[in-house]
Amino acid sequence: MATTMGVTKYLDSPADEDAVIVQVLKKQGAVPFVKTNVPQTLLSIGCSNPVFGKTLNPFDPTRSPGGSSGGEAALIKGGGSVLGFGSDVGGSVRVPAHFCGICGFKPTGRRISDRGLLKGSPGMQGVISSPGVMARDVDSLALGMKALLVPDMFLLDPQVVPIPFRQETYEDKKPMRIGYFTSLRFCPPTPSMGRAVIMAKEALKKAGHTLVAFDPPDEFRAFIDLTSRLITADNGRTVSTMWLDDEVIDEYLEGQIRVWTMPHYLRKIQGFLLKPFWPRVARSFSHRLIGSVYDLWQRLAEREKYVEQFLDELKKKNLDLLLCPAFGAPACKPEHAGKIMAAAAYTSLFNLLNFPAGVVPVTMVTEEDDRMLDDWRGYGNDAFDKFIKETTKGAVGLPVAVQCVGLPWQEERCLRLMKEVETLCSLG
Ligand SMILES: CCCCCC/C=C\CCCCCCCC(=O)NCCO
Repeated sequence: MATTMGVTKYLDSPADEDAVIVQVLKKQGAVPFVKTNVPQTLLSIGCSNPVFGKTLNPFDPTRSPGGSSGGEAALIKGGGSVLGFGSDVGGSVRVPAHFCGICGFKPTGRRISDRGLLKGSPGMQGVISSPGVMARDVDSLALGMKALLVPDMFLLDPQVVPIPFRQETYEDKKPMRIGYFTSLRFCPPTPSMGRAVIMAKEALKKAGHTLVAFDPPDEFRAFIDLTSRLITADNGRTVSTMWLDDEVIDEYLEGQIRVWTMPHYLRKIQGFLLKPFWPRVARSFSHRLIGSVYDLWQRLAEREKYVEQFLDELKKKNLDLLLCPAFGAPACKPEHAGKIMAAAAYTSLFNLLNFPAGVVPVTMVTEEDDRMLDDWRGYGNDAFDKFIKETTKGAVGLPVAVQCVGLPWQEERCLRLMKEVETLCSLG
């Protein structure tokens, strides 16, 4: 069956052979039986395209299942599949898992093979994509990882780091030292999202773990100067030529593509006009585009420094695990997916850093969360905040996850924290 990414030009071109992860799983008896829906190009947190249409959230059909792997998350939540796979370069496994109330995990890039998988932005540097796993519980995620981390995969794709699954680390019972934050200044989360972290933090503390407040360094540098610039370094040319050339663009993707492909001078004008009223939005739009190879190398070098700075901050506090919000809000309406991208700062941060990260559902949006939203101003009640507020109003009953994060190559330790959170706070 062809992988289309929701564009017609790939409808009749199935791959000649299975991707490495599919080959490895089939050899162990797995039966891949369905491909699920994604947004056109994959570079979205929504899930609709003009070929297969729009996937709906299993909790509320007026809302999105998230994206890009939204079809998979909705299917798993509905009991239609036990294990699913997606790729994640900004949250595509974790965001839909959070929106649909299941578990999702993105390993360090190159722990799992991506050979044979189609990528939304092939060649993109600095914000690291990785295939990830989705399931209804953490043990199933661990089982999926264990099934992949075998000699077969290391042989089929010698580019992955050949570390088998370390079961003893996953099952370790020693108390953990865990850093936590409830909010990013760049995009403060809606009330339920911060409350979920406090809930998980208190439960972990009660269970004997040590919780330490942690402040991610230099957020604006991470999200605007690095993530945003690196993701749009080609000024949207890959998506517009490789995917959207001669295609009907999905109605929910149009606005996002317009911003990604906007010429630099228009961005500057927009930024100048918006600055007095909405400085964050202005800065997000008007950042300088990457204009040369020299410029790209400078940004990549700056990213390396940022990773080192982040690691140093963790080291100062003797931390190798983090607990934080899964996203800036619960499941959004499909029409808001391209407008609340700032809320993906919580997930994209760990693609920039290339740390393993996963989400676990711990609570649901309450009437009280919904009332508190009335006074919520986010960063400063700017356009991003208004869309987040509008889309979150009335979200009572929707699932809310927290995110657990580990150091590079420490997938098993990260999964262990996820398992502990699931055991202590599970929604059942
Ligand atoms: C508006 C400024 C926001 C800056 C902060 C967040 C920056 C970028 C987030 C980008 C998220 C893009 C969606 C990626 C979805 C994904 O992971 N796709 C997988 C492709 O393989």
